[in-house]
Order: sequence, then structure tokens, then C-alpha cells
Amino acid sequence: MIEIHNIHKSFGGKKVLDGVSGVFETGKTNLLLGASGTGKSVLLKCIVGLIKPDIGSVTFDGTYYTNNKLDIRQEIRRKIGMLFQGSALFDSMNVEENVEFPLKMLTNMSKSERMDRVNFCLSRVGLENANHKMPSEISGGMKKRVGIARAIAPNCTYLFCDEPNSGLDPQTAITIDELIKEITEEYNITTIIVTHDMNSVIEIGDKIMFLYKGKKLWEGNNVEIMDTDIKELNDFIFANRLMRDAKKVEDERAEEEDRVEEERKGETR
Ligand SMILES: Nc1ncnc2c1ncn2[C@@H]1O[C@H](COP(=O)(O)OP(=O)(O)OP(=O)(O)O)[C@@H](O)[C@H]1O
Repeated sequence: MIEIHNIHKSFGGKKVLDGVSGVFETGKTNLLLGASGTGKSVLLKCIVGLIKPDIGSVTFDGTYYTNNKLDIRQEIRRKIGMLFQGSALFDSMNVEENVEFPLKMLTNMSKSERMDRVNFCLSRVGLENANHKMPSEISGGMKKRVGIARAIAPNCTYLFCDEPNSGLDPQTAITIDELIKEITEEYNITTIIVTHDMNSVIEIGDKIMFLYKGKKLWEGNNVEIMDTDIKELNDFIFANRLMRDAKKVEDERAEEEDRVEEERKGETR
């Protein structure tokens, strides 16, 4: 479980995060949702330790991270896997070398142990025969899979994904979402995903934190979000016409069910 307490961050006098607190649960896909520029990536970087918050703290499974001793911070850092926006593979390394890289950096594994782990992770993300391909030779969806394999290779306890769907077609985006969710549940990882994609919200929104202008405005899950009465969140969800139409159909269906139920009660009275 990751807990954040009262995170504030400004850049040059411009407030980007304004006292954000919350909990990200283990074994769940926790979504950081919000419009462009609302502070999602900055919050993720504060959690990972790439940006130091002005005020506030982060704890990983009860261990204080922000401003703690370097060795404790490094110990936690070793347990974090990152899936970057655009995958961020090393272009000069093939798929196998990309996945092997964190194992070389973070573990004392022998070459054959590293290869076993690389092959296991590649097969887990459905890329059994891609070891020797270069990043330039594979599709965007495959790059994300390699990115996921690289992130989980050192047995991460925490997984952070910055817009894992960006640049993917809708079908591939869903398979990547599902893969992240499966891996999260299978290995009991605490996963945080930055997104503004409503498909991701519906598909994998176990726990959602909605950020608006640097503040946490709402939190809940992918069922509760459809019934929120917070205007800013509704504007965000229903900006998409398809979502508005789906909501209208759902409301009409619920009204019809109520009407039928009332009629049935009337008949039995
Ligand atoms: N290092 C930085 N220096 C100055 N300003 C920054 C820095 N990093 C982020 N910002 C500003 O903080 C604000 C929030 O940025 P952030 O990247 O967190 O938004 P976001 O919600 O992730 O948006 P998007 O969905 O478009 O990625 C933006 O106005 C951005 O310009």
C-alpha cells in the first residue's frame, strides 16, 4: 500500500499540487485521473521520488520515503517498476537486452538466471519469440509489452505507469490495460496508472483518484464514478458523446425498471 499525505508542489510560484492525500491499494490498479495539465504526472513523480514535494510525504507499506535516509530510499526504489509514456526502450538494445537491463543494474543474478527471468517475463507478456528484435522493428503495442516485461523483471512490488495507452489503437489499448491488471493481481503489486482515458477507467478502474487543478476532488471505483454528482468530474466523464449516450441509455433503462416495479407493486396491492 502506498500512502500520500498532503502533497504540495509549485514551480516558479505556480501551484501544481495543492495538498493531495490518499491511499493506493495493493493488488489493485489505482488510477490517477484528470484533464491535461492538472498535475497527474507531477504527483506520480513526487511518489517515485523524481520530484521532491515542497510539503508532504509518501510512505511505501508503512516505510517513510520522502526525506528518509538514502539507503532506505534506495531499497524502496529497487522495488519500483516504471512503464514510461512512449515505452522509453533503449533503441540500441534488442528486446532481450532491454528486459535484461534492470536485472544487470539491480540484481546479482548470473547470466543464465537473468536469461531465465527475461524469457519468463517476455512469455508472461505474450512475446515469446521477440528476443532478438530491435525496438524499431516492433509495433507500439509490442513496445508497451516489452516495457511491462522490463518493469516487472526485477520482481517489482510497486508499478507506476504513465499513460500506458498513449499512441495505441483502442483494441490494443484494452489488451495492454488488461495485461497490467492481470499482472497486478497475479503478483499482488501496488499499481498506479496515470491516465485521462475513460476506457481505462471503465475497464480497470479498481480505485480512481480524480485530480482537478492540483486537488483531489473525488475518489472511488469504476462503478461509483458513473453516479457522481460532482460537476467537474461529470464534465470530464461525459465530454465524450459516446459516454453521454451510454449514460442516457443506462438512465432510461433504470427508469423503465422503476416503472415496471411500481406497476407490479400496484397490481399486487
Ligand atoms: N519541471 C517542471 N517545471 C515547471 N513546470 C512544470 C514541471 N513539470 C510540470 N510542470 C507544470 O505542471 C503542470 C502539471 O503538469 P503535469 O505534467 O503533471 O500534468 P498532467 O496532468 O500529467 O497532464 P497530461 O495529461 O497532459 O500529461 C503543467 O502546467 C506543467 O507545465
